[in-house]
Amino acid sequence: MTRNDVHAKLDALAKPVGSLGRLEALAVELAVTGRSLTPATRPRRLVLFAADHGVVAQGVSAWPSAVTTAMVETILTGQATSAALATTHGVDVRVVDAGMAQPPRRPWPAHFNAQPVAPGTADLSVGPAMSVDQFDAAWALGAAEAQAAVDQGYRLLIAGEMGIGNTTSAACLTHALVGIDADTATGSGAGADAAMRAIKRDIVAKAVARLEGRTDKGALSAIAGFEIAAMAGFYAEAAAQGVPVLLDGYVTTAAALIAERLCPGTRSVLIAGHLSAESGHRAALAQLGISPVLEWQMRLGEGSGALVALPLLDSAAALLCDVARLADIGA
Ligand SMILES: Cc1cc2ncn([C@H]3O[C@H](COP(=O)(O)O)[C@@H](O)[C@H]3O)c2cc1C
Ligand SMILES: O=C(O)c1cccnc1
Repeated sequence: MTRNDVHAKLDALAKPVGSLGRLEALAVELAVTGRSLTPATRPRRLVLFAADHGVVAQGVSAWPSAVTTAMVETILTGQATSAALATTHGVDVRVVDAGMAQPPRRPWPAHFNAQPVAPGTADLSVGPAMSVDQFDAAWALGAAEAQAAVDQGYRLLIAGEMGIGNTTSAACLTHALVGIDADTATGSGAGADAAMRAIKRDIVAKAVARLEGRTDKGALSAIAGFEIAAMAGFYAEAAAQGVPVLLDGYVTTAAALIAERLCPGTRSVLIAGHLSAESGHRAALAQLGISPVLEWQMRLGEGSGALVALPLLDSAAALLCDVARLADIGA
């Protein structure tokens, strides 16, 4: 099934040709990524991957690592932004501890999967964030989540993340894999001020310089996070299964860049939910060859941008699945 097939179907519907503007372009994306002229967006699942980052010790985030655990507890009780949006849009949620410094308080609900690779990464500013074995373990965790979701019949997948300090890792990965300069790759994350952002930029520049241009798995392990490696495995497995994935912001896109680097073709199932306010996101999406549905200056993470874009995907699916053909209405 080609893009032309989808355009032909859209042009034959009971409406003037092109009258649904960008919704038609989105319908094409959805049909192509889902490899169907009647794509489904239900049932859908958000898997939130959480982990901590040793580099937080360098003062790269406005928040302490304890906030990762506090937010995971809030997600688990359904009161975080991601959880509220998921509920209102009929999205099933799972939360995965890929390597938090502190586990959430018990009791743990059934939708929480605790398989921490380690209690946070090592500080990427002084050495590798993780070993290749740890990268593989995190990747496998994410891949297993995608496989389980597909086995349970989910037709659209979203990965979200929670991890104080993870925009530093995302900036390193984008600097290394897209080639944009360290300054553009480095954003304010969850509210870093100018002085903090300058520290962060210098750490990003030095960590990537140490790789000497390498972007193999060992090099990427040195600058990744456990939740990011897990999301990379999640995306690669979703691609292997041919299930569409709605990307969130800068951090999830960094994971998609890893997946595309290590499993070329992963991008064929990716749809970009939104353009993050993080300055490197535009170039990262361009490298993957995808354009965002929304440009709303969001910069939260947790899958929030994907969840806000999701109703537009539902609209695109309804168009392809439920609208009559002009030839059939006697017009
Ligand atoms: C209360 C709160 C809720 C969040 N939800 C997502 N993030 C987002 O911010 C973090 C990354 O930003 P940085 O690299 O600057 O630490 C990640 O946890 C990301 O998911 C949050 C951050 C905070 C503070
Ligand atoms: O775009 C993102 O993914 C993002 C931005 C700021 C903080 N956390 C995530």
